[in-house]
Amino acid sequence: MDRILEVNNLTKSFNQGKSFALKNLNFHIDRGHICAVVGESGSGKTTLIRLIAGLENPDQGEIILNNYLVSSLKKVVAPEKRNIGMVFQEYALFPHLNVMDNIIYGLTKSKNKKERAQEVIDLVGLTNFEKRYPHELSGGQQQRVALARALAPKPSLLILDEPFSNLDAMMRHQLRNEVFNIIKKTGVTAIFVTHDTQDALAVADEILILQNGQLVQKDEASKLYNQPQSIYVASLFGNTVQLNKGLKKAFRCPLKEDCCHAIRNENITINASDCEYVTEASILKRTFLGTHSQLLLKLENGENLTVVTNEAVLGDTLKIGFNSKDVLQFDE
Ligand SMILES: Nc1ncnc2c1ncn2[C@@H]1O[C@H](COP(=O)(O)OP(=O)(O)OP(=O)(O)O)[C@@H](O)[C@H]1O
Repeated sequence: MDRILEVNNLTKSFNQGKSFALKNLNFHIDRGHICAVVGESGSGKTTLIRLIAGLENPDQGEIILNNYLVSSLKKVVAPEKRNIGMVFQEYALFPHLNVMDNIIYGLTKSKNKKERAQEVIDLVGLTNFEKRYPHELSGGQQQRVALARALAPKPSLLILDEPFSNLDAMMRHQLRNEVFNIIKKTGVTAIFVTHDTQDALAVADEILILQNGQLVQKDEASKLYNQPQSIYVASLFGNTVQLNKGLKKAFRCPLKEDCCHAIRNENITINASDCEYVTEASILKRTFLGTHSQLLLKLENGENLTVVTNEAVLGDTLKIGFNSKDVLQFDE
């Protein structure tokens, strides 16, 4: 498959090399793929996309876009010459231009600007909104204009930086699905930064995980979720309990001491009787969370454990357990 983006040995530091934002990154994205970039705050997500966009220059390494070297120590192609479309969290529309003119503005080279602008307006479902100004649109509609503007010049790569974080939960999921359906329809290759790992699991062909400026795993969503390579990766995708010595003892599970083991909260069964590993627990505290409750438990051997459950829990004691097939194992 042909590669749209190739990143080799990419390194970036700030403060005269004192703090590393990215260390020796290597990865590629195939044509037509959607890649999500996920990682805790400060892991280097923004720095990575700023380097790809050409808004920062690397200390080391190279970026190849559509088989063309755009960034290295010797060569730097200006951001506007990289043929990249950008969609930001805060839409970045011109307030004094209507929808049509906001989109035409980005079409510097095109001959049939109006026709192309109309094409992308129709594509994002904003037909008849051409004459509206940004302040006359909802947040979701503004984000669709931003997407249309980014797609209009037919970019080689689309970068989306936290595109839905300004929207409320209901709107987010609806717009997320709409936006990524449009992206898939156009076949454009996309890389997007998100804090919401559900977004990444739902729409990305592959997910790239950053930790302290290093790439720690890049895989398709289901592999990443089912076979995380570290507790850090597992924890990004949901509540995960590390099975320390005390917990292993409480559940009487014969897991090797020299490996790190963990269990996802959703694989811990409340009121368990037929699990392989079971222990009695008393409830120290219940916190009501709407659809779920959080329980702080004291296990038989005195260990504390916090679990989240949507099951009705009656009484002050219960049996909890899990099965060996659900245990995650890491070498760290
Ligand atoms: N211009 C800068 N000057 C100095 N340090 C910077 C600069 N930009 C980023 N950094 C540092 O580089 C590291 C990576 O930052 P970056 O913004 O890329 O992380 P991030 O994963 O996008 O974080 P967040 O999710 O909070 O936006 C951080 O330690 C940050 O403090």
